[in-house]
Amino acid sequence: MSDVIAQIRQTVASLHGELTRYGLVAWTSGNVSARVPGQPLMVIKPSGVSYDDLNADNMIVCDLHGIVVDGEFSPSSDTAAHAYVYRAMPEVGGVVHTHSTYATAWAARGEPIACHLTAQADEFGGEIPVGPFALIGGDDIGKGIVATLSGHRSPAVLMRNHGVFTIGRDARAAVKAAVMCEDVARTAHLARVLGDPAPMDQADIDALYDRYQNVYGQTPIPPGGS
Ligand SMILES: O=C(CO)[C@@H](O)[C@H](O)COP(=O)(O)O
Repeated sequence: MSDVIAQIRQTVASLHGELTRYGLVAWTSGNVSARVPGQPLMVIKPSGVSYDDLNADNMIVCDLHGIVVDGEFSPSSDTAAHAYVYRAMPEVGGVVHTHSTYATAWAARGEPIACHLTAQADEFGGEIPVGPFALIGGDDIGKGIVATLSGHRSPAVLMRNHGVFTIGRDARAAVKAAVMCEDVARTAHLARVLGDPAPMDQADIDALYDRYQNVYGQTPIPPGGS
């Protein structure tokens, strides 16, 4: 088990580099976590530590109530939110939080991002919803994420007056959703500035979502076959 946790520590630390690479965070305000498969544990970054200084050794292992079980630093301020999601949504293996600029502007307005783009249909299967305002630190953010995303296609929620939380089958998928959420939010904003975005048929959104989720990309070729 210690080898598994060591690998997850490395993965979570390095995925924070994607948040900076895609310009989704300012200073230290965003975090990535991953569930430890088969264990009531998660790995998350320490609070308020520069992204440049994050590494496998300073990641924090917590239980699914946010209690530190291994680590020398205080865990992220959003640990309770991540832990609540893992407790409530067993299919989720990764959680990400950012204040990425365009998506957070929609969160500040409390306006869901309606689906007017193929890229949004692909990743989100429709609108990106808004969740309730909640103070940082307790279970309320987690409750809002779970209430909004349960039964919803979108892996991203715009938490009102706060920012973006994304979920995924693993931490990399949650990071990808955060990248795509900001890309869609930026284009949706520009479209709104230019005029009224053109509507899309729900059947087209459904077809795009199905193709991207089930067909897009590479299918492993079985050994000896094509
Ligand atoms: O949204 C906020 C503050 O507004 C928090 O998400 C913090 O920005 C997270 O920072 P860490 O505690 O993870 O460093």
